Amino acid sequence: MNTQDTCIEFKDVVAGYKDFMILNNLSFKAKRGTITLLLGPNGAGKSTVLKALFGLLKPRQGDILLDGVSVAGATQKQLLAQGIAFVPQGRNLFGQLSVFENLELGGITLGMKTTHERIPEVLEFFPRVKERMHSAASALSGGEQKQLEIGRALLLRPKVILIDEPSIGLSPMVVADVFKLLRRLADQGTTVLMVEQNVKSALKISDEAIALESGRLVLQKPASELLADPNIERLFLGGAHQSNAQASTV
Ligand SMILES: Nc1ncnc2c1ncn2[C@@H]1O[C@H](COP(=O)(O)OP(=O)(O)OP(=O)(O)O)[C@@H](O)[C@H]1O
Repeated sequence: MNTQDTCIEFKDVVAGYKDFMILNNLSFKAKRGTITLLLGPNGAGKSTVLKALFGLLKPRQGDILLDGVSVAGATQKQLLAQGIAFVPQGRNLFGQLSVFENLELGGITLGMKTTHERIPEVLEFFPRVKERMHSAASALSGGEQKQLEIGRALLLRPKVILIDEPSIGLSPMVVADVFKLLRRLADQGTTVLMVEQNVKSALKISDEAIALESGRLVLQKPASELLADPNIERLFLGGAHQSNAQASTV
C-alpha cells in the first residue's frame, strides 16, 4: 500500500478499560476514500477500535496515525478539528430539540455562521429529514434519526467517519439508503470505518474487511473476496469464526 494513500493506521495498539486490555497489539491500515468493515464476534473489540480512534480511550502502547500524524492521546475537540467524526451505536440525538437545533449543536465547534451555511448542504442528502426541520428529533422515525445523526457528523465535512452499527433498529430499505450514502461519501474521498453486524449487505458496499478476535487482527482482505468466500456464513454468521478465520490470516 502506498503510504500516501493511507488515511488511518493502527500500529501495535494496546488499549483497554482500567487494567483489562481489549486491543492487543492491533495493527492495520485503512486507505483514504474507502470503507473498511470491522468484523468479529461479540466483545472482540470492534467498537473499542472506533473509540480509541475518537480519543475515548488512550492507547497504553503503540500509536494511532491520521494521515501519517499521531493522534493517540488527542482530545475529542482536537480530533473533531482534524476531521474525525463519530456516529456511535444507538440513538444519540437531543430528542426534545428540533432537527435544526440538533444540527446547530453538531456544528458547535464551527461557530454559528459556518454551521448555518452548511446545514442546507447537509440536508440535501436527506430530503425526508429536511421536510421536518422544525419537528422534534424524537418525532422522526428511527431511520430518519440515524440519517440526522449522520448529517450532524457531515456538518464537519469530516475526512473520516467512524460509524458503529448504523443498521440497528432500521428497516432493510432504510439500511440500504444509509449504506448507499456511506458509499457515496467514500467515493467523494471520505474514509469510513464501520462496525456492522449486517455482514453481507455491509460487505457489498465496503472495500476492505478486517476481522478481530480478542482484540487481535485475524483477517484483512478485500470485501469482494470475502463476500465470494463460500465459508462466509460459517466464518461470520455462525460463530465458528476463530479457527477458520485464522486459516486465512493476512
Ligand atoms: N466502558 C467499558 N468499561 C469496561 N469494559 C468495557 C467498556 N466498554 C466495553 N468493554 C468491554 O470491552 C470488550 C470489547 O468491547 P467492544 O464493545 O469493543 O466489542 P465489540 O467487538 O464491538 O462487541 P459487540 O459486537 O458485542 O458490540 C467487551 O468485553 C466489553 O465488555
